[in-house]
Amino acid sequence: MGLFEPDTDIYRDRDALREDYQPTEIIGRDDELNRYISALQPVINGDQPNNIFLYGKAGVGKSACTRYLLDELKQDATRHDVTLSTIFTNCEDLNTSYQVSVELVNELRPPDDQINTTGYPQHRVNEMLWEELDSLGGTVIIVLDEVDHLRNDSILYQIPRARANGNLDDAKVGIIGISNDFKFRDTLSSKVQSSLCEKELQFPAYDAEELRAILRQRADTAFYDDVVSQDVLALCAAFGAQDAGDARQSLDLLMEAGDLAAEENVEELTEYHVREARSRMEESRVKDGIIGLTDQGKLVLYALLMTEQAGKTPTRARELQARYELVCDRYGVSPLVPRRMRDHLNELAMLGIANSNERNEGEAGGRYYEYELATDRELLLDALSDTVDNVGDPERLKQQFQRS
Ligand SMILES: Nc1ncnc2c1ncn2[C@@H]1O[C@H](COP(=O)(O)OP(=O)(O)OP(=O)(O)O)[C@@H](O)[C@H]1O
Repeated sequence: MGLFEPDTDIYRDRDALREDYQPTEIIGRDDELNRYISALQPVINGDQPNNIFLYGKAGVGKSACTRYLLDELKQDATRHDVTLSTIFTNCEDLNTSYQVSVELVNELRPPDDQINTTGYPQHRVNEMLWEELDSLGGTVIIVLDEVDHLRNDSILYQIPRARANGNLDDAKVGIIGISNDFKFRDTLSSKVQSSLCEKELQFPAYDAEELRAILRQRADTAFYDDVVSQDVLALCAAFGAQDAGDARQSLDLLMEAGDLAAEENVEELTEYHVREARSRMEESRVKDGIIGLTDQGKLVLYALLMTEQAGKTPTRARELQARYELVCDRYGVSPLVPRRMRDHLNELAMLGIANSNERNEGEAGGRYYEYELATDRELLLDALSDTVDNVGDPERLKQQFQRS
């Protein structure tokens, strides 16, 4: 027997739990799909497509629904003799309009006719883009996923206005911009807002019932019959709804629980596997978050840990500042000014390591934020000790924490 042997006692098709698996049916998004279908309707009538801005938190089905509807639209377009092409581009690594134009030109060109990613003036790359789009002709829908990564947004009004500006004769182009940062909309110039956000669609977070239905659909494909009970799915869904209503996170939890059950060679997933998987995932999320922090971020976290240990949380940033300065002093590091220290606190909140809650004490007290840890203290301390190298000896750090 080899070191590796196929073991498929519980999984029929584990890949069905991966995020890149495209479900054949979308669950619990009827209202959103109906609004999306209306926004895409002009395509099937042969008219200029709407530009659509789609937003909602991570894992709420924005990409899955977009891919699903564009597949359906393509099939219906063929039936109605509408020429439709779609381009799906992720802007995660594209920061400028220039990079987006180059990426689109290369998407549209054959592999042996690609252009360099640098060296052209913007207007030349745009001309190439109009040429490619016009030679494709018909209706073209360009999906820009994670569009909030763009720091320079001119392409977001140049494409929608290309026909009106006489740059395109044959192609009718529409953009679908997808973002999980709604504030991004307010950072756009008013020109871009009015062209890109012609139709706006918001996707809310999933509740536990919707997550359970999504998990059931995937579990039926991923696992053999009777491996995953309704109770196990309900627990995964409850955790998912409690966290962020994110379907991806819930699917990851189910896969981790499935892997644990597979490791144990058991034939059924239990609630124990789900709870154990959750704590493993939480541990690695915290570790990854801490590894990515700067030294100052670690010192701010350390100050918050000490404040929590002293029973003084939730705390305001200005109350934390004194303890943070003491920590800096201990490690011979210059403290940041309060505003910068607060930025680090907010980063901890963004990573889910801390909670920040808005308080409003009316006219007299005004509006302010209070912070507390969102993660188990021991777990944080271990992760901090493992990763803190520049702010001192981990053992010393632990001892100091326990003394304080
Ligand atoms: N309504 C749904 N029905 C079936 N599967 C879904 C549904 N919503 C989300 N999923 C699945 O959950 C996972 C995450 O969804 P998706 O990638 O569409 O989220 P997103 O909102 O685009 O997130 P992000 O902004 O992080 O890219 C995918 O595997 C997707 O297939």
